[in-house]
Amino acid sequence: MISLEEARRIIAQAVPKLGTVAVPLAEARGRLLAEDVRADAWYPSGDRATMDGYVLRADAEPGEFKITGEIQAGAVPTEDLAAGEAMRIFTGALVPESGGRVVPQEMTVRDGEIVRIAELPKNPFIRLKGQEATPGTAVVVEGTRLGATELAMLAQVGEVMPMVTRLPVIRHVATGEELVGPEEKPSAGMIRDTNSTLLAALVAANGGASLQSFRCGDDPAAMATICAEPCDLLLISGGASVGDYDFGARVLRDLGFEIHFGKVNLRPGKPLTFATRNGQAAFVIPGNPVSHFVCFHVAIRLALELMAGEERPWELVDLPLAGGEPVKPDARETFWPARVEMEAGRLVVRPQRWSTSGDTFSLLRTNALVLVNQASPVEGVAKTLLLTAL
Ligand SMILES: Nc1nc2c(c(=O)[nH]1)N[C@H]1C(S)=C(S)[C@@H](COP(=O)(O)OP(=O)(O)OC[C@H]3O[C@@H](n4cnc5c(N)ncnc54)[C@H](O)[C@@H]3O)O[C@H]1N2
Ligand code: MOO
Repeated sequence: MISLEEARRIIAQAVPKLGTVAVPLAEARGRLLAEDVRADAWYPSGDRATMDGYVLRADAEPGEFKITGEIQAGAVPTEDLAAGEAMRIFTGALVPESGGRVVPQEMTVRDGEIVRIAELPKNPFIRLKGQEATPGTAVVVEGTRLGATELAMLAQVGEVMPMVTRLPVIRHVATGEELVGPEEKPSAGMIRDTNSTLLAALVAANGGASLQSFRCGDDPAAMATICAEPCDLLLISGGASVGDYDFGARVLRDLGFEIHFGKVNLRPGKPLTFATRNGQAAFVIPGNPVSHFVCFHVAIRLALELMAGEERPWELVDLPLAGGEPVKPDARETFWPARVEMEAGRLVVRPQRWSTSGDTFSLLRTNALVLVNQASPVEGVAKTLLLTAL
């Protein structure tokens, strides 16, 4: 049995990298940028007013000014300002070369073609040419996950087909004679397949890939047929343990996969198995849904991130424990379902009621996992893995 740390190290070394592809901006959300995107121009492209008001020369003193024109956003000023002159200007409009400050209209009194300004504000109310970026500046760098703000920046610099990491092709097979579809009524001894829905949602929320889902009984031949098809990541649910019908690792080995580990000092999720074969990665995930949830967040998510070229820190933060259910340490390193919430202006964590790794009910409202190990009992403060996307 290896430690989770060792398991993560092995995954990091063995996981294959995905290639890249150019996609329209509308399809790029949640993907990893595969190149530096650079400013195509000066931002702003010229000195621009940040207020509606009047533009004056930089050396203007308070007094009366003759209004000689108007500059609307989008227009290019052609006239210069002489001493004692002002132009009406609007937010976002280019300031004429001879203009040095904008006075917001609330600080002025207009009288026909004259504007009176009793006091000049300290702030010149101008965004200077290039103050945000100059041509060639890398504005979004390779490896950034594209959220709303990054996509807006790509739009601003005109990058409408960014190079991003290709989405992985993921095949998932839920195994077990006891499984029926969620739409079916299970007869005695049978249960509904919850893992397929759980995994599909976790994968979609962590990088945007979708699963090709399959289900089969405890039948190695049927399993092998599903697993033999090409994909980047193969996920097998159930059949990870030592029972007579646990065929996951055997099927992978027969298909030519190299098994890197099959037992991790982890609760829940001990029989988690990881294997690779020519640019493909595979996990056999212990069948219980809580094991699935934990294995996804501590191991499979890492593989997805690294396949896409992302190196996220392993984010365990110390959070104050605010009651919640008692946590029970175990010989295995345990990740206990928990909920992080705001309380009196600070983040606190509460372990959830959790009985067994089949207890899917403990996962409701879970947005964090608390690390419980025998070496350092959880008292006052809990080492917490924040689950950013659910
Ligand atoms: N003798 C031993 N028995 C077990 C050990 C062990 O070390 N020695 N380990 C236990 C641990 S820990 C786990 S975790 C499980 C893992 O079992 P498998 O991966 O072989 O999974 P199954 O036996 O197929 O299923 C376990 C459990 O989960 C339910 N299940 C399976 N698939 C689904 C699904 N798609 N949706 C919902 N629930 C599912 C299944 O019915 C079982 O109840 O092994 C222990 N045994
Ligand atoms: O490792 Mo198992 O997931 O504890 O029940």
